[in-house]
Amino acid sequence: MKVERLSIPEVILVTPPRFGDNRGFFSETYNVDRMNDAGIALPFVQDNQSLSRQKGVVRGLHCQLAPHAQGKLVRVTRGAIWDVAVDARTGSPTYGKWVGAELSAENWSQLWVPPGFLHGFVTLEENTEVQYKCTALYSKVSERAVIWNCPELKIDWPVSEADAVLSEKDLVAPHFSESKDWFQYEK
Ligand SMILES: Cc1cn([C@H]2C[C@H](O)[C@@H](COP(=O)(O)OP(=O)(O)O[C@H]3O[C@H](C)C(=O)[C@H](O)[C@H]3O)O2)c(=O)[nH]c1=O
Repeated sequence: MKVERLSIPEVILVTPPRFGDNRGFFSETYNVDRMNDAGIALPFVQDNQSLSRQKGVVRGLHCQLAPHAQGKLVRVTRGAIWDVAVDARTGSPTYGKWVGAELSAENWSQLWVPPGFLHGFVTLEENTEVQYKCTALYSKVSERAVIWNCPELKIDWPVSEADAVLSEKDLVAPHFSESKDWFQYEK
């Protein structure tokens, strides 16, 4: 399995092997030993799947506060997204920094977004299906959001504000500075 630590080293891009033949392909999309070896070692307790029918759908930037903070292992089984992780851990050397990666059914890559990070994506194709494993169960009361195009983060989204499709909730999310005490960095 290909493993790449991004410019924020806790965020890891992995690409499991895909074995093709005349019928199609087979892939072990999750293997606990391979993921542990890659540094993705927290246990997963919930699988999520979302379908976004349009190109330009932005979901995020979201997280859950402790003790329900979620690590997420994100992959795309149809279409493509540009996936973003933002370091929200106060005291982190990369606090307020973001990394992005294209995940698609084509490239078969998965992004590990650790607890303490905000997560969001924009779809690059219509009818994009995203599946992701979470290390903590959904806790609505613990959910927090930051506005996707926050001027404090300057995320280089590949979609214009005019073309972005968001939920009502995401349209009114606060700026990143609101997240100051949400997470603490632990060396
Ligand atoms: C996240 C979640 C949502 N829901 C229900 C709550 C709503 O009735 C409905 C849609 O939820 P929401 O609009 O928050 O879905 P997204 O905008 O895709 O949220 C996700 O977007 C970004 C990319 C994330 O990383 C998070 O996993 C998550 O916040 O599903 C559940 O029942 N369980 C869940 O775990």
